[in-house]
Amino acid sequence: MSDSNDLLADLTDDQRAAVTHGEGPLLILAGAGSGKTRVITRRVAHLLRSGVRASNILAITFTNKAASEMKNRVEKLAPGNRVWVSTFHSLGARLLRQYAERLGFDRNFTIYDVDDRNKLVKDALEASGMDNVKFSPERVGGAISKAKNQLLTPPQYERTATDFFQQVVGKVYHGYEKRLRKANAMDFDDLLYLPAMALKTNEELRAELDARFKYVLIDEYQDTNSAQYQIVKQLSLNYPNLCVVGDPDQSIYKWRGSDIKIILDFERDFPDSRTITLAQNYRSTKSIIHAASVLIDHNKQRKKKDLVTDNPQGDPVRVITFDNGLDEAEGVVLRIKEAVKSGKFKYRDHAIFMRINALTRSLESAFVKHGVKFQIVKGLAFFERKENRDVLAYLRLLANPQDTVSFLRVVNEPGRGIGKVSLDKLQGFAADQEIGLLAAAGQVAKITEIRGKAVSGLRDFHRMMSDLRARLDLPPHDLVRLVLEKSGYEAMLRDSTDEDDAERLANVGELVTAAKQFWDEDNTRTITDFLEQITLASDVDGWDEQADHVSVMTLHASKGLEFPVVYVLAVEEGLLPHERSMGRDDEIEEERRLCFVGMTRAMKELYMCHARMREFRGQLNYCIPSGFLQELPRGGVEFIDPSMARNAARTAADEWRLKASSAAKDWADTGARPFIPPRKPNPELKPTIPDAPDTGLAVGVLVQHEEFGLGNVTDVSGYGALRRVKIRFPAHGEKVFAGDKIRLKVVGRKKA
Ligand SMILES: Nc1ncnc2c1ncn2[C@@H]1O[C@H](COP(=O)(O)OP(=O)(O)OP(=O)(O)O)[C@@H](O)[C@H]1O
Ligand SMILES: [Mg+2]
Repeated sequence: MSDSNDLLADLTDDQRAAVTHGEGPLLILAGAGSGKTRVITRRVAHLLRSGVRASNILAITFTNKAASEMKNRVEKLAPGNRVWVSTFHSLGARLLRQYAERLGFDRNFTIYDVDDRNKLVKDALEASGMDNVKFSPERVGGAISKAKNQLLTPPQYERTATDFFQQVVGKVYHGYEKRLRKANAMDFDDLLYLPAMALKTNEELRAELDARFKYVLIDEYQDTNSAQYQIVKQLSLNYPNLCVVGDPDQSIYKWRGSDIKIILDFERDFPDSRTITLAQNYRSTKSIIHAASVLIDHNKQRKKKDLVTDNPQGDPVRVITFDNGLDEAEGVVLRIKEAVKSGKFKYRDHAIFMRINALTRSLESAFVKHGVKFQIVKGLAFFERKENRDVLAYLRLLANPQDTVSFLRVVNEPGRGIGKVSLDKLQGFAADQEIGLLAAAGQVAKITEIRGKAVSGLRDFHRMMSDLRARLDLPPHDLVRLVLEKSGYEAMLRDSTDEDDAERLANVGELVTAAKQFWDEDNTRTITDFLEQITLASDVDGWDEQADHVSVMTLHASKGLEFPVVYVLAVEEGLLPHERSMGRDDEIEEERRLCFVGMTRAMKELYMCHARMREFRGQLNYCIPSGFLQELPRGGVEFIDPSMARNAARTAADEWRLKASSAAKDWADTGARPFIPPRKPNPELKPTIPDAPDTGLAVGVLVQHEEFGLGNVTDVSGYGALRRVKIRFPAHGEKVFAGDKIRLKVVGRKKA
């Protein structure tokens, strides 16, 4: 291949400057679709072609899927090089295994997911005598996770604890860590926390890894958390050839500890750094870029940055109003079907995004009804099924006999006559002897308090696991098959008369297939690799973009992707922005960024949908269009209301619209800018509807409160002075009112 022409020819000057930048820190601060990911990929290839050894390069992406894509691209541009491309978590796991001995860990550690974590936290909570009803394991586990992300050790955390909850967390954190280490397990946060700590305290290792990874490149840097930042920093002291790319407007993972300040402080952190900005968007039409730019400009805590494109103007962005959630699902699916029928697009050109996964149900029915192929991109639900988790627990226990959580999960599954009392005794014995539960099972004869069937049960379980452990070097799928057979799990399902068990049997069979595929891709990989891939998979990793399906995913999962046609559903107050963010400016700004991320995925057509009513959590509620819709520019955005066009008989929603219309000017009727209730109550916009008689308040009724604005009645109970009315306000959450004192106006009612 001559020169670097194929690498650089189709880049802009700025992109080329970034790709060919020599040594020293480089920050690429650029808007959506401006070629950031492309630049990182090309830069890796360029480094390789300039003679940098593959082993000296480390590239970090946000998902495993993005990592494997980048690997493939690099392989095409600079064949024969095995560059480390991975997520931060996979990097952490790999480092911990590779340097396990030096760090004092056993390399066969199990990675615990949030479920496993909560089990151990619960155990630690109970052992510390803390009330585990008041402080749920989830909440305490979440606090521990946050502490680890901030690199706080248990003693440090305890020292800084200011309230009772934090004091409890501090105590439990100690016990939890002890249990984790005893089980030879790492939780997700450990995969960042432990390498970050090791790099901070072990200078020899730090210098070695710094020299090993002379060039570090990071995509989506705006969503880095402090533990990740520490890792990056420590790897870039002697060889500060660090290249990070990101867009502060796309920082959407604050809830997982990401800190937007890290990218904003880059220039201060690395004083000799060079900054390159890319302003040209190559992905979307002018209409889409304009709409998204105007929206994000409403964020106050933001460095202003312009995004331009030479792409055509394109269709206007369309805001579609549906009567209810079912209409929305139906309407979107039919539009997609039509677009495919007309030959304009393929199914796979379409993506549907939503704020939360729970909204996919009505879509699924619409897809099935109209025979449209679709793919819901969400966690690897398959591996979450009980039967698969059971089989995986056997495998985890085989790979790591110390694994307490897995032992307890499978020791009596299928039943081996081992009850809770026997297990308590076993745990006591294991603690006294300072050995793992599986090892303790092997010495059951010594535990005199365990009697009867449990003795042989534990002994046989231990023997079976020992036999299986001798076969650990089998290819993963053969091992899964053997586990199914020897454990009796397969026989249990096969012999069952329960119809569900037939499906479970098929599922564990699929697990064998999954392991086989995994091994076929790369036959040097072991069962530990297989387990790790499953545990570290993110939503989008299971997504098959080759298939001709409509892709359905959350806005969070859509990050970094692009599609010719994008539908964003349920752009409504309470959903986008999400109700949890209401009333807090920085949270609303994060929701706006999330909306911005969704919009900027679209290449040619963008539809923002909302419904007047939506069934959610089993209740039909009136929905308020998102304030974000109001923030879209007037020009280049088209408002569509199919039900108006149909001029159908008045539905309950129309009735509501009419009633509220003196204040809420109907947008479709007047063709004017839509009325969207302001987030802060505006006295001028109060509906002029007579005071509601007490009896008017029923579940589902839409009301206007003087202070809290529009809300839905969610519960009514009692009479007279005892009357209580519960109302959910998008901006203020759920509130309870004493019946005779409510200053409310009924503005709409659910159809009887
Ligand atoms: N110089 C260029 N000429 C033509 N197409 C380009 C150029 N640079 C990038 N593209 C294309 O523009 C699209 C967006 O690029 P890319 O995904 O790298 O952007 P990004 O900045 O990483 O976006 P995001 O912020 O969404 O992550 C891709 O389809 C890419 O192939
Ligand atoms: Mg990108």
